[in-house]
Formats: sequence, C-alpha cells, structure tokens
Amino acid sequence: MSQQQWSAVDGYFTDLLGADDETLQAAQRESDAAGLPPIAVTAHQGRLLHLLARIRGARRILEIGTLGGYSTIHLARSLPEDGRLVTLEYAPRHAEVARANIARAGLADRVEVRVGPALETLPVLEAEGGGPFDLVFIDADKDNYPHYLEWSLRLARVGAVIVLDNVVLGGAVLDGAAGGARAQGVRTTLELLAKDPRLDATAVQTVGDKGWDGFALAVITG
Ligand SMILES: C[S@@+](CC[C@H](N)C(=O)[O-])C[C@H]1O[C@@H](n2cnc3c(N)ncnc32)[C@H](O)[C@@H]1O
Ligand SMILES: [Mg+2]
Repeated sequence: MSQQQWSAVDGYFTDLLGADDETLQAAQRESDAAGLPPIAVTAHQGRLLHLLARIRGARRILEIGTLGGYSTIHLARSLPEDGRLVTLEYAPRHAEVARANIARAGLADRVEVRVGPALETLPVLEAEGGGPFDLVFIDADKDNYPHYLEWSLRLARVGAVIVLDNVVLGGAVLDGAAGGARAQGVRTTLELLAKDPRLDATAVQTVGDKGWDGFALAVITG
C-alpha cells in the first residue's frame, strides 16, 4: 500500500463516517494559519479518542500536549456538561491558538489549557487535587513519555484509560538507542506498560493521512 492509498481510504472514511466537521476543520485551518506544525492526530484518530472517552464514560480527562487543541476538541466533546478536561502545553503560542479554537468550538467552559513544561504543571495539578482522571491522552515530547506514564498512574483512577500517541514513529521504535531520544523514550514506556502489574496494555500500528505510526492503549486495573 502507498501513502496515497492510505490517505484515500482515510478520505473515504471521513466522507462516510463524518470524523470531523466544520468546527474541527476550522481549528485545523487556524492552527495551520498560525504556523503550528502539522502534527495533530488525524480526524479518525481524534474520533477514536472521542469514542474511547465515551465508552469509558469519562468525566475528567487529562491531555499532555495540546498543540492547537484539535484532539482536545474531539475529547472534550465526549464530556457531560459538568465534565472537565485539563490540557498541558509547553508553548504559549500553541496554547493561545488552542484557547481560541476551543472557545470557537463552544468548549471553553469545560476545558482548561495550562502553559508550561508538563513535568512542572503535573505536580501543581496534583497539589491542587486536580484528579482523579478517567482518561489520559499522552501526546507531547516522547523522551518524557516514561514520566508522563508515571504521572498518569498517580493522577488517574483505577479503571482509567491511558492512550499514548506515536509509539511507532515510522518504525524508529525498533531502532533502540540508534532511534534517538524519542524512540528510546517510547521503548522505555512500552517496557513499563508491559511490566507494571497495575496496567493491562496493548499497542496498535496505524496507517493513514499521517503515514505509519501507532498508539498504545492501557487500562489501570489496580
Ligand atoms: C503532537 S503535538 C500535540 C498534538 C495534539 N494532541 C493534537 O493531536 O491535536 C505535541 C505538543 O506538545 C507540546 N510539548 C512538547 N514538549 C512539551 C512539554 N515538555 N510539556 C508540555 N507540552 C509539550 C508541543 O509544544 C506540542 O504543541
Ligand atoms: Mg501525536
């Protein structure tokens, strides 16, 4: 299969199943116009996150890595009116674009964008009693994924779902140390998922508009 075919099938699914809409497309357009990198989840991956949150009945969601808020909108749309999503973003400019997109999507009342390195904002969130979360979506700097997994275990409840994006990295996950810090961060995280008795996990490869990648999915069992 070629990239062209993967994208064509994604397009077919989008047309048929309506994975995104004008609001989500506008969020993507505004992010592009602001010069943000094109590294958001695809429409179908966003829809998958939305469905996972709905299946879980999530009332509190934590996202690490906001960018322009595209995945945030997919996730926040799953929340009940009194639900809450906290999303952590390092870059002030990204957070500014995300806040505008989230407000345009009518979700500002239930979404909070926190600016700063996540390893600094996560302890603050804990100190404030920000959890427990029902779903955590990890999609920021890959070298810190092992820390983000540990923080997820601290802040999420038993039964919570953890989704980690980009665990294939175009195959670089197989390269070990040669794959660089990002691949190494993902490998360490996958090893933690495998050996932690509190977690039941799997990883799934994906192809589509964003090429060859994949996500890991875990549930906290105890
Ligand atoms: C892949 S993008 C997130 C995409 C978004 N989840 C989506 O699918 O629409 C990763 C984001 O994480 C942010 N980031 C990188 N390092 C970070 C850190 N240490 N703390 C918080 N955010 C970070 C980047 O600035 C970037 O906006
Ligand atoms: Mg990603």
